[in-house]
Amino acid sequence: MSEEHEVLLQIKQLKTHFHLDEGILKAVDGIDLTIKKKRTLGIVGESGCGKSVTSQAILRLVPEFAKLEGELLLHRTKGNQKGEQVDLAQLPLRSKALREIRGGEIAMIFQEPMKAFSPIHTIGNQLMESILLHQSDNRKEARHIALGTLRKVGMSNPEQRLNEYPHQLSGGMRQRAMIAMAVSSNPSLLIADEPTTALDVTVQAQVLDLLNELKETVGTSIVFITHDLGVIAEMSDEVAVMYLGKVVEYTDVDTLFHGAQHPYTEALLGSIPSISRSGARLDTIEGTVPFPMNLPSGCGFYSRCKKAVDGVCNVADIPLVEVSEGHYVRCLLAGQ
Ligand SMILES: Nc1ncnc2c1ncn2[C@@H]1O[C@H](COP(=O)(O)OP(=O)(O)OP(=O)(O)O)[C@@H](O)[C@H]1O
Repeated sequence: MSEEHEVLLQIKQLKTHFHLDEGILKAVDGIDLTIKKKRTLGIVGESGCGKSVTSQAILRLVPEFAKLEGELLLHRTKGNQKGEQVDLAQLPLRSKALREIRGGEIAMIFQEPMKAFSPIHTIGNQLMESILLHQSDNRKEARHIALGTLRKVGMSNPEQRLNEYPHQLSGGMRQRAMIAMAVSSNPSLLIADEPTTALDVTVQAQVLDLLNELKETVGTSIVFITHDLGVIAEMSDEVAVMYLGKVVEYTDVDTLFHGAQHPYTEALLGSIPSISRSGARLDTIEGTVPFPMNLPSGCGFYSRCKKAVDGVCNVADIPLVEVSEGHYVRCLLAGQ
């Protein structure tokens, strides 16, 4: 395996179940994913399928009442622990190791940048605080790194931005400031959860370009979470399609767009507007994702699947099967 395709994070049988009064809500229900160095893994699926809980589970940010199981094997790339492997799922929640990894080796950006900032401190102070925590103990050097990072993310007037408060920035600039904060520690993994959904199309394209550029120049791996297959096409090397807390199809981006085999993926692809098909009918997926609690046995997509066969698909849980090298599908009718 070449260095750039080495494994950075191996997710094995990850589960996150919320034990509620009404029953067990299986938000993430046994997923296996491999995040490779300098690659982008896209995670796609409709609202409620478990994308965000997956990303929160990686950083152990799910509420304490949630039951987390499985392995999150991180190959450490920094500091004294470089080269070692740690299971994030086993780290105590308040451990120093977990604190170092969060925001240091693994950083996160999300849809609403205001959540990442305190409204009462300047962008510069917040950026420097993060740099002082993870990278340097010299304030002058931290300021220098902060400025360099703002330049790297394409922030206009970076000197001036250091002294501004989050509410003084436009949506796009705030998103850049959050990315600057996330990448200021040179993380080996950046988790981006719908980071461009709230932005207008032009700014969205700029932010996506920026993330792709950071992947190339800094060598960061990215987990990109979105419900938008157009964004997946632009960003991903590998793609996992999630449905009801499970991965239903997992493959490289070309195979996903040209050789998808799961009826759910096919339905998602059928719902993308395309210029070449303009005028053609856009298929939407009928029905909604069932609530992930007290589900019947069998395929989770059964109730909405056009190909479903009674007595076949609704009998037992369906395994994820490798249908060709590196292409995994959770459907008994795959390929038919
Ligand atoms: N703190 C929580 N307590 C109870 N249930 C939760 C909690 N967080 C998420 N869930 C449930 O877990 C399931 C998966 O949610 P998740 O946010 O991961 O979906 P998603 O695919 O990211 O959707 P969206 O695109 O809308 O963010 C949903 O049914 C959601 O209601």
